[in-house]
Amino acid sequence: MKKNRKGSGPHRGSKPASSAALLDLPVAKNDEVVIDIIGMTHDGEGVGRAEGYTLFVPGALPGEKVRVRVLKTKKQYGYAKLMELVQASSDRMAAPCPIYDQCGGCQLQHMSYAGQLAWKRQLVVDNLERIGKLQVVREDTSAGETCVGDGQDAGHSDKEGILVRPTLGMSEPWRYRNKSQVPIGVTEGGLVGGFYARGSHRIVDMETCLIQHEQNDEVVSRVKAIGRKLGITAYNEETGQGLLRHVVVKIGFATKEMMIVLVTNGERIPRLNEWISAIREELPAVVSICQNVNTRKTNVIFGDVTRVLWGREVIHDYIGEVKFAISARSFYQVNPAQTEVLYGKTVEYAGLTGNETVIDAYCGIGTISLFLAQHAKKVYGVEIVKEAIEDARANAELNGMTHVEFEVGASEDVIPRWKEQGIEADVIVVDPPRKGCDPRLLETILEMKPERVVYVSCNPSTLARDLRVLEDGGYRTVEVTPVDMFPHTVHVECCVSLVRT
Ligand SMILES: C[S@@+](CC[C@H](N)C(=O)[O-])C[C@H]1O[C@@H](n2cnc3c(N)ncnc32)[C@H](O)[C@@H]1O
Repeated sequence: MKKNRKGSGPHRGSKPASSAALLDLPVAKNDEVVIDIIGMTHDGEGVGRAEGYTLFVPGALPGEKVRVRVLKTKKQYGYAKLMELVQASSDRMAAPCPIYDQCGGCQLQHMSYAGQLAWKRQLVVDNLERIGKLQVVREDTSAGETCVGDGQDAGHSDKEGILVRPTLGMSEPWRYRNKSQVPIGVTEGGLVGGFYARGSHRIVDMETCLIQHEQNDEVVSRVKAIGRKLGITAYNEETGQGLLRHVVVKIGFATKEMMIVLVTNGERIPRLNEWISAIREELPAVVSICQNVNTRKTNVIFGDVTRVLWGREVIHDYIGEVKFAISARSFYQVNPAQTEVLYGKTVEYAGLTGNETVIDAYCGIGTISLFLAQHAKKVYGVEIVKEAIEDARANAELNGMTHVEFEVGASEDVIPRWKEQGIEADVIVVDPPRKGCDPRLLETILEMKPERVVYVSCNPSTLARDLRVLEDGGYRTVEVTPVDMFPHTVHVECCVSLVRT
């Protein structure tokens, strides 16, 4: 390690000793050192060591040798800025997005896609081992089966332990999002809309986002232009004045139907008919124009009142064969292509033959429930948000599925009640929020003893914690498949198969 520290030892001249010196750390603020990057945090920051002292280095990749400047030191670790790539990783690439450094929406564009997929798999393995104290099958014992191009260990093994599959990625990992939510602001040039500059609430104008569907970009751009022409004011967070807060655009990938939601700080939209005529004339794919009123001083995008200004109340989309109605406020997965991959895995792990009763806990608008219902005798879904259950019921009807029942409530309250009513499940699927499953739900699963549990997770650390509980209660984690729902970001989704032992 090369250092160019000024001064040494805890006391430097007559100046008061720095906190680093007092703590006897090997580096101090503004020191420049050359370090090896040995890992990456779940936030995508490189991790290196200076004489055993951990430094987090945003932008640095595992395997790289970098010169960094120390920005901040704490007792156990510090933060440093990447100054120079002494030796770059073979996974390093130039981020394709011109605003990547300013935006913060993506964190991994400087890493090859194959590298991202391999890192996401390793992140899952690390969590299973460290937090879940679970044994992961390490070596490939099959006859040379590998996942072409991504360097991930893909093989089968007869050994005891969990098989963690290679991350299922996209063949074209760009332009995958079906929903764009753009904050609107104002500069000297007029109305702008794009993203909040990293670490601030300053809105920077943006013409294109490489992970958005191209038509979403075009619609946002035209709506901003129409707004400028009509003299629409932009909302100002500090003063609470101005009308337009956000433009939200949704597209059904399968149907190409589009919806625009204008989120406004007040009911009245001046020159409304001109707005609608201009949108209809310039953007024929738009079948629904809605207004959502949000007059609160908050970061939350939507307010309580939504109304249709023109056209339909919903757009439609398909995931596989299942049709969904999407309203201005309804939650819908943002990457429909990978959603189909994730749900396909869920159905595979559920091992359905058509005779099973399935419970789908944390069911949202019933997307997984309806997917499973194509292969099951009966599906029960439970979700805490009332509006989501209304959507779920409407979607079941839309698809003519009469063997699916939904209930509003907390999974940890409703499922024990179902158990007392005599409902038995062959398979229980859980897809909880980031904090994982409620302990009472895990307890109920252990009491209900379904043959199989499928755990869909957006957070590998709470997943590992919950798998430990299920393992201790008589289940065996057989296989984990990470699915890349959000390429170029640090998020990783997993589908996990468990069987009763
Ligand atoms: C990760 S989402 C899964 C949604 C759905 N399965 C899907 O694929 O679209 C988690 C869902 O759990 C719901 N939720 C949060 N806490 C809950 C609880 N205690 N009981 C039931 N649902 C809950 C949230 O409202 C959210 O819809």
